[in-house]
Amino acid sequence: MDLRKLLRSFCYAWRGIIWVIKTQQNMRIHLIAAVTALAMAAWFRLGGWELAWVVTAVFLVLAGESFNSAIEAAIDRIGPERHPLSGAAKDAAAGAVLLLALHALIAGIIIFGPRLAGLLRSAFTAALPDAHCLSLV
Ligand SMILES: Nc1ncnc2c1ncn2[C@@H]1O[C@H](COP(=O)(O)OP(=O)(O)OP(=O)(O)O)[C@@H](O)[C@H]1O
Repeated sequence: MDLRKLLRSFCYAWRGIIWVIKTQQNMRIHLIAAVTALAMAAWFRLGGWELAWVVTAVFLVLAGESFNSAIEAAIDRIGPERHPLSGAAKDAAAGAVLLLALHALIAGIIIFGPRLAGLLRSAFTAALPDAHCLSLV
Protein backbone atom coordinates (compact mmCIF):
# COMPACT_ATOMS: atom_id res chain seq x y z
CA MET A 1 0.00 0.00 0.00
CA ASP A 2 1.32 3.43 -1.00
CA LEU A 3 0.91 5.44 2.21
CA ARG A 4 2.09 8.70 0.63
CA LYS A 5 -0.48 8.40 -2.14
CA LEU A 6 -3.20 7.73 0.45
CA LEU A 7 -2.11 10.76 2.49
CA ARG A 8 -2.08 12.91 -0.66
CA SER A 9 -5.66 11.80 -1.43
CA PHE A 10 -6.73 12.93 2.06
CA CYS A 11 -5.02 16.30 1.44
CA TYR A 12 -6.89 16.75 -1.86
CA ALA A 13 -10.19 15.82 -0.20
CA TRP A 14 -9.54 18.25 2.68
CA ARG A 15 -8.63 20.97 0.16
CA GLY A 16 -11.94 20.28 -1.59
CA ILE A 17 -13.91 20.66 1.65
CA ILE A 18 -12.14 23.95 2.45
CA TRP A 19 -12.82 25.22 -1.10
CA VAL A 20 -16.54 24.45 -0.79
CA ILE A 21 -16.72 26.19 2.61
CA LYS A 22 -14.86 29.24 1.30
CA THR A 23 -16.81 29.63 -1.95
CA GLN A 24 -20.34 28.39 -1.17
CA GLN A 25 -22.56 30.41 1.14
CA ASN A 26 -25.02 27.49 1.34
CA MET A 27 -22.27 25.25 2.70
CA ARG A 28 -21.58 27.74 5.48
CA ILE A 29 -25.30 27.82 6.33
CA HIS A 30 -25.38 23.99 6.37
CA LEU A 31 -22.33 23.99 8.64
CA ILE A 32 -24.03 26.31 11.14
CA ALA A 33 -27.11 24.06 11.07
CA ALA A 34 -24.88 20.99 11.49
CA VAL A 35 -23.07 22.41 14.53
CA THR A 36 -26.43 23.43 16.03
CA ALA A 37 -27.91 19.95 15.48
CA LEU A 38 -24.84 18.21 16.95
CA ALA A 39 -24.81 20.59 19.95
CA MET A 40 -28.50 19.83 20.53
CA ALA A 41 -27.78 16.11 20.26
CA ALA A 42 -25.13 16.51 22.97
CA TRP A 43 -27.40 18.72 25.10
CA PHE A 44 -30.24 16.19 25.00
CA ARG A 45 -27.72 13.35 25.49
CA LEU A 46 -28.97 11.47 22.45
CA GLY A 47 -27.66 7.95 22.01
CA GLY A 48 -28.17 4.87 19.89
CA TRP A 49 -30.33 5.17 16.78
CA GLU A 50 -31.37 8.75 17.43
CA LEU A 51 -27.78 9.97 17.53
CA ALA A 52 -26.99 7.86 14.47
CA TRP A 53 -29.88 9.50 12.57
CA VAL A 54 -28.77 13.02 13.49
CA VAL A 55 -25.12 12.38 12.54
CA THR A 56 -26.16 10.67 9.28
CA ALA A 57 -28.52 13.51 8.32
CA VAL A 58 -25.84 16.11 9.06
CA PHE A 59 -23.14 14.40 6.99
CA LEU A 60 -25.53 13.63 4.12
CA VAL A 61 -26.40 17.32 3.74
CA LEU A 62 -22.73 18.39 3.89
CA ALA A 63 -21.70 15.72 1.38
CA GLY A 64 -24.67 16.63 -0.85
CA GLU A 65 -23.65 20.29 -0.88
CA SER A 66 -20.12 19.25 -1.74
CA PHE A 67 -21.35 17.18 -4.72
CA ASN A 68 -23.58 20.07 -5.79
CA SER A 69 -20.60 22.45 -5.76
CA ALA A 70 -18.54 19.95 -7.76
CA ILE A 71 -21.26 19.70 -10.42
CA GLU A 72 -21.62 23.51 -10.57
CA ALA A 73 -17.86 23.94 -10.95
CA ALA A 74 -17.62 21.28 -13.67
CA ILE A 75 -20.45 22.88 -15.64
CA ASP A 76 -19.01 26.38 -15.28
CA ARG A 77 -15.65 24.95 -16.44
CA ILE A 78 -17.28 23.77 -19.71
CA GLY A 79 -17.93 27.37 -20.63
CA PRO A 80 -19.96 30.50 -19.92
CA GLU A 81 -22.59 29.80 -22.61
CA ARG A 82 -26.03 28.74 -21.41
CA HIS A 83 -27.47 25.37 -22.35
CA PRO A 84 -30.68 23.69 -21.19
CA LEU A 85 -28.76 20.55 -20.16
CA SER A 86 -26.30 22.61 -18.09
CA GLY A 87 -29.22 24.29 -16.39
CA ALA A 88 -30.97 20.95 -15.81
CA ALA A 89 -27.80 19.42 -14.32
CA LYS A 90 -27.39 22.34 -11.91
CA ASP A 91 -31.09 22.29 -11.00
CA ALA A 92 -31.02 18.51 -10.40
CA ALA A 93 -27.93 18.82 -8.19
CA ALA A 94 -29.57 21.63 -6.22
CA GLY A 95 -32.72 19.48 -5.98
CA ALA A 96 -30.69 16.65 -4.45
CA VAL A 97 -29.40 18.98 -1.73
CA LEU A 98 -32.94 20.21 -1.09
CA LEU A 99 -34.15 16.60 -0.67
CA LEU A 100 -31.32 15.85 1.77
CA ALA A 101 -32.03 19.04 3.72
CA LEU A 102 -35.73 18.09 3.89
CA HIS A 103 -34.75 14.66 5.19
CA ALA A 104 -32.59 16.34 7.87
CA LEU A 105 -35.45 18.68 8.79
CA ILE A 106 -37.95 15.82 9.13
CA ALA A 107 -35.49 13.75 11.19
CA GLY A 108 -34.82 16.82 13.35
CA ILE A 109 -38.53 17.42 13.95
CA ILE A 110 -39.13 13.75 14.85
CA ILE A 111 -36.13 13.55 17.21
CA PHE A 112 -35.92 17.03 18.72
CA GLY A 113 -39.58 18.10 18.44
CA PRO A 114 -40.93 16.26 21.51
CA ARG A 115 -37.83 17.18 23.56
CA LEU A 116 -38.06 20.87 22.68
CA ALA A 117 -41.81 20.83 23.40
CA GLY A 118 -41.08 19.24 26.82
CA LEU A 119 -38.42 21.87 27.51
CA LEU A 120 -40.80 24.69 26.59
CA ARG A 121 -43.57 23.16 28.69
CA SER A 122 -41.38 22.91 31.80
CA ALA A 123 -40.00 26.44 31.27
CA PHE A 124 -43.57 27.69 30.91
CA THR A 125 -44.84 25.93 34.04
CA ALA A 126 -41.77 27.12 36.02
CA ALA A 127 -42.45 30.72 34.99
CA LEU A 128 -46.19 30.43 35.60
CA PRO A 129 -46.87 27.90 38.38
CA ASP A 130 -50.60 27.87 37.54
CA ALA A 131 -49.96 27.33 33.84
CA HIS A 132 -50.89 23.65 34.14
CA CYS A 133 -54.51 24.92 34.24
CA LEU A 134 -54.03 25.90 30.59
CA SER A 135 -53.54 22.27 29.62
CA LEU A 136 -57.09 21.63 30.86
CA VAL A 137 -58.50 24.22 28.47
N1 LIG B 1 -24.63 27.29 -18.11
C1 LIG B 1 -25.90 27.34 -17.78
N2 LIG B 1 -26.84 27.04 -18.72
C2 LIG B 1 -28.16 27.09 -18.41
N3 LIG B 1 -28.66 27.42 -17.19
C3 LIG B 1 -27.78 27.72 -16.20
C4 LIG B 1 -26.37 27.71 -16.45
N4 LIG B 1 -25.74 28.05 -15.31
C5 LIG B 1 -26.71 28.26 -14.41
N5 LIG B 1 -27.93 28.07 -14.93
C6 LIG B 1 -29.22 28.20 -14.23
O1 LIG B 1 -29.10 29.16 -13.19
C7 LIG B 1 -29.28 28.51 -11.91
C8 LIG B 1 -28.33 29.11 -10.91
O2 LIG B 1 -27.04 28.83 -11.33
P1 LIG B 1 -25.75 29.29 -10.53
O3 LIG B 1 -24.54 28.81 -11.23
O4 LIG B 1 -25.84 30.76 -10.29
O5 LIG B 1 -25.91 28.46 -9.22
P2 LIG B 1 -26.23 28.87 -7.75
O6 LIG B 1 -27.10 27.79 -7.21
O7 LIG B 1 -26.73 30.28 -7.67
O8 LIG B 1 -24.81 28.71 -7.08
P3 LIG B 1 -23.60 29.75 -6.96
O9 LIG B 1 -24.19 31.09 -6.62
O10 LIG B 1 -22.79 29.15 -5.89
O11 LIG B 1 -22.89 29.69 -8.29
C9 LIG B 1 -29.07 27.03 -12.17
O12 LIG B 1 -29.74 26.21 -11.22
C10 LIG B 1 -29.61 26.87 -13.57
O13 LIG B 1 -31.03 26.77 -13.57
